[in-house]
Amino acid sequence: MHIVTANEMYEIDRFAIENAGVDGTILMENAGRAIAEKVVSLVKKSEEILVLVGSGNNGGDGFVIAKTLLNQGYKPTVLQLAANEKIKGAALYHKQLFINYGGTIQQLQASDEITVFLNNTDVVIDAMLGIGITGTLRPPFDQVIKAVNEVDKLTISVDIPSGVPADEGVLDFIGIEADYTFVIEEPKMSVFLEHCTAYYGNWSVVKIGLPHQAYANQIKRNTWVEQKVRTTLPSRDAFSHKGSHGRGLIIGGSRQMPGSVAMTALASLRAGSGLITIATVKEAISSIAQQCLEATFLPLASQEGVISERQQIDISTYDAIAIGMGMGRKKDTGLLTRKIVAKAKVPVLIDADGLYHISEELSVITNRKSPTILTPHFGEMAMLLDTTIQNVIAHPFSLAESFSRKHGVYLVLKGPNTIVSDPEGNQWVNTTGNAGLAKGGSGDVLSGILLAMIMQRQKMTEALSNGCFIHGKAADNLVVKKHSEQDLLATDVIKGLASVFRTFS
Ligand SMILES: NC(=O)C1=CN([C@@H]2O[C@H](COP(=O)(O)OP(=O)(O)OC[C@H]3O[C@@H](n4cnc5c(N)ncnc54)[C@H](OP(=O)(O)O)[C@@H]3O)[C@@H](O)[C@H]2O)[C@@H](O)CC1
Ligand SMILES: Nc1ncnc2c1ncn2[C@@H]1O[C@H](COP(=O)(O)OP(=O)(O)O)[C@@H](O)[C@H]1O
Ligand SMILES: [K+]
Repeated sequence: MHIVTANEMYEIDRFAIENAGVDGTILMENAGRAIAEKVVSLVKKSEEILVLVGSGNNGGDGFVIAKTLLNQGYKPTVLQLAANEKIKGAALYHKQLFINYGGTIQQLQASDEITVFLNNTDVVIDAMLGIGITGTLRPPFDQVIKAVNEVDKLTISVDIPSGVPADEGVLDFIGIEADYTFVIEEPKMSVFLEHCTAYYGNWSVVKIGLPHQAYANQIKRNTWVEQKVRTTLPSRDAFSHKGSHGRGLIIGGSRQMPGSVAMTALASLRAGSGLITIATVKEAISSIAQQCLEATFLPLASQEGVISERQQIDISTYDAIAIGMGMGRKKDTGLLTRKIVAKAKVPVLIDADGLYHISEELSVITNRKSPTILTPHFGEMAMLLDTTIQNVIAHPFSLAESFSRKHGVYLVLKGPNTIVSDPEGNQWVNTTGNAGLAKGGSGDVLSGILLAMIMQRQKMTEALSNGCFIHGKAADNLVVKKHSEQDLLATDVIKGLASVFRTFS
């Protein structure tokens, strides 16, 4: 699936109508019918349905839904929230059809009347506002949306929960808290914005027959779904040896934080790495070795329990490096980190404290010739950009895209909807994972999986997207069967990788 902004959606629509000759009223018919079919699967004929329609094409979809339901023996009440003269074009055409089919339309005279309508219904179909919303909500939409949210009725939104912006950048809004949203043609950006996702409830896409050529190559944002993993994840060659699957080096850990590199190493081995070496402070090795028998070690000199600057590390024999987890933020460790990142001629993944050290001198990554992968969560992204977390929450797509382009790096912006960006500005949003991953160590496990993926035969962007998918899928499988979102630990996710890889082999 592509992920679109409102403008991109309008552009696709324009192409369909002007270049492909599709009639706008047909697109509206297709949208309304497809959503009506979904409504039929959720609502019984005996239930009262209230269709709230606005003045634009979202309202037009509402008239088609009402007409289709009426035709199938439902008795929808249509409540128009705008003046008659506001309804034009395709929406007016479908309003008239609904009337011709025997439907009646009521008009909201005063905002507080909405409570009476809501009290008399079981289901609300929200066709008030779609991607055409601009500025703050005007009456009566503000009061109506609040009233709908206050009552406990099954609420089904058309395209977007009314009031929720389609795009990035708006943090403050009043929006319908939908139970279901049927998104027309392609998910809008806000489906994946963490301050908007919850408003959508259970969302899915309905196709309305727009010509694929209108946008196949133009939209640079996509979702990463199971089908993509199936077609891109390399299988293990029967004649391979450990060297074929990559020698990975993990640099990090400290006396206080030995667990992180252990988890990264274990996850990387479970995700298919051929050989893993952990470079960490001497004093942490014995505890890590007990947890990770398959790894080898490169003991590093330490100072006050953290990796010190004064040492040479031979990084020449590895296929990829992951650096940063559990290494702490001491200045000396930072100096060494930047030296290694600058020197390495293989892909380098930088995570956690490594991101802090890199943020002190971003030219180190910009100047690299081999691929660089950064895996910040939103707080670390704000640090890299020297901005606020609120700003990252408001603009994750555009900030990630411009950072990747500017520094020529691959970026894995971690969160409930992790975004992978490449240096050309292409983006993929992961579709797996749950709140059980919101726990210390989850990021270390992801880094290990990504390190393994980078060393297998796949494109870098596919390696990263597959890694994020597999990490989230392991957590999803675990909360269905063995665990809950509360008790899930990062180490459980490492063990859970088996269930995911088995389904893809
Ligand atoms: N994608 C596709 O191909 C297809 C898309 N389709 C559908 O079209 C939808 C987009 O339709 P759209 O462009 O008419 O905009 P829409 O969301 O109905 O809102 C516009 C109205 O809202 C009003 N309004 C605006 N801001 C407001 C505010 N703050 N507070 C209050 N009111 C506000 C504004 O009123 P005005 O400013 O004129 O007073 C205007 O009349 C899309 O989401 C999908 O459902 C399908 O029909 C089939 C094909
Ligand atoms: N609510 C959530 N839903 C889905 N995935 C999540 C959620 N919270 C965190 N994650 C995932 O868990 C990982 C957390 O990484 P990070 O914040 O670096 O953790 P840590 O530093 O504690 O290891 C990321 O892959 C992120 O995408
Ligand atoms: K809507």
